[in-house]
Amino acid sequence: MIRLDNIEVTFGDFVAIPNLDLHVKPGEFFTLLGPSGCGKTTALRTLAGFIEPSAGTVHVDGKNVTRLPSDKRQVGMVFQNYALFPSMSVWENIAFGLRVRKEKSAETDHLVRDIARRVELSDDQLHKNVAELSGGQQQRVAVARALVLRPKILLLDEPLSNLDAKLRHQLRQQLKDLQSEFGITTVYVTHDQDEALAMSDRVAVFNKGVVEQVGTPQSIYDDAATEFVCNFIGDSSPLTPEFITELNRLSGAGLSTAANSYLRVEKASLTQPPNGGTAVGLSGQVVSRTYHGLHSRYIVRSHGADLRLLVKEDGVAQPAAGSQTTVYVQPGHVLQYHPDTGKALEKQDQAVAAP
Ligand SMILES: Nc1ncnc2c1ncn2[C@@H]1O[C@H](COP(=O)(O)OP(=O)(O)OP(=O)(O)O)[C@@H](O)[C@H]1O
Repeated sequence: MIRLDNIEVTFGDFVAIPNLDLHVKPGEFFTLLGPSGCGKTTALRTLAGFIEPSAGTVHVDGKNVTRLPSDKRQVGMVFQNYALFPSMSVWENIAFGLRVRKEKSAETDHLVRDIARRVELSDDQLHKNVAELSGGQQQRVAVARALVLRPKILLLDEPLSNLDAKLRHQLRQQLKDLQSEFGITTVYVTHDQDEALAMSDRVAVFNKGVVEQVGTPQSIYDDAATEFVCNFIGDSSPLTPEFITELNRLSGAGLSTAANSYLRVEKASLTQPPNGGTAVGLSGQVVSRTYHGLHSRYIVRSHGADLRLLVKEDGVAQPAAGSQTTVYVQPGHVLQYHPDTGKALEKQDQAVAAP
């Protein structure tokens, strides 16, 4: 459906994107995720036709659109600041593109009302000035304005980032429902990993203009391909060579002691995990415990590593700060990366591929 091949984007001497390949499937909700300044918006704007790449091609539906202006690409775009016309009514904002297309006025009114209903804007709101609406309502207008033109592709650039956390969660689901209802291929930009994991079919993790990994939310979480992805997604603790040596000694595993190693917070526990056949217990001392209601966060020092743990509060007495404890870990949960390349060591190669 969408193919970016060998895309290079430069601003003067600065290379924002050195060489980007991205393939998005029809109907997919595809997210570009990464920290501020890593090139997500630049990639999206290149796809939309607002930026001309210095090299490479953009294909939509098999057609080369690299030199086609934005308005000929059949893409709808929603911006972070919504970019609505502040002096126009909601109806006029949504109808704008249809009027430019010289759609008949009865048809325009029908289409505007239909899309407004689907994004849950009331008839009353249609006649309000956009400036009178809340942030969440303005965001719905921006989405309606893009969808009313029935684009082939919907591009969303951090559309929820100006909203408060509760509304963001609510609109996240509504956007996702709308996307499946329309079956529209969607490319979404965010720096919020939670949003990316919750909404996407697949995610591309960006770092300095380069895609480090493309995969389903679960695959990038469980099998982060690079150290950057491991650190950017989820919450994990670095392990020390002493910790790995002890883990190998107790379990017979052959983990590399020279690799950079990490453990996700939820993969260590203070009780022997049920069915955790390969889990072994390492001695440690509780450095701190913070109570969060449903769970507590711990830091446990074990063999030179400060392990962060997320432990469910289930009414069983938990060890207090300063006490000795045992921390249970399965060697298979340890994520290992080459110290020079940052690439993941293959699990089966960990014993032999020790750098
Ligand atoms: N028009 C421009 N002129 C010069 N440099 C630019 C321009 N647009 C973007 N850049 C630079 O390109 C890099 C990528 O910017 P981009 O906006 O794509 O990042 P981003 O990942 O979307 O970040 P954010 O989440 O902060 O918007 C940044 O270093 C930015 O300063």
